[in-house]
Amino acid sequence: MLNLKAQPLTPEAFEDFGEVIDTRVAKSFPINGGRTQRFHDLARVEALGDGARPMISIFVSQPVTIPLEVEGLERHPLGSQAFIPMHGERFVVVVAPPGERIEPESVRAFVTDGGQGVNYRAGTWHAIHSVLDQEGEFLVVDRGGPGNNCDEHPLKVLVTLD
Ligand SMILES: NC(=O)N[C@@H](O)C(=O)O
Ligand code: NI
Repeated sequence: MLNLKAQPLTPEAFEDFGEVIDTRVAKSFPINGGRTQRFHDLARVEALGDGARPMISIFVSQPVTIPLEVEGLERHPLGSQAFIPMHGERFVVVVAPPGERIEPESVRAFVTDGGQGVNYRAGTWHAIHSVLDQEGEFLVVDRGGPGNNCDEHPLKVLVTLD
């Protein structure tokens, strides 16, 4: 069993796994005559393989308890997957770099601050969506289309918070 204390999520710490989606640290420019600020191109949506397309879903998730017992990680080899909180919800992120095997020393745990979303790069191993505190509603952008897009890898991780 891996024991990990979740670290605060930062773009730098997450760069091997994908992007952090956060208007507070993103470049932006005015559009619509100045009525709108566009935070542009915050993450790359990947939808790979014949017949693939990006799709938008909404996840309403019940909160997890801490310490969080993770039984395994999963990956989506054919596409990215983004989770964006719709009401400032915090969530736990457990990730490992893409690859056929998961090296235990490469596994990382993060906790978001409510103002952050994540986009997992295609193939990034991750724990399933784990919202904290209360029921959460998340905008999810990932890949639709034929073929298997979810591989699972058993891995026991116990995640604590500060
Ligand atoms: N299965 C599903 O759509 N969600 C998972 O991929 C997840 O990362 O929560
Ligand atoms: Ni997933």
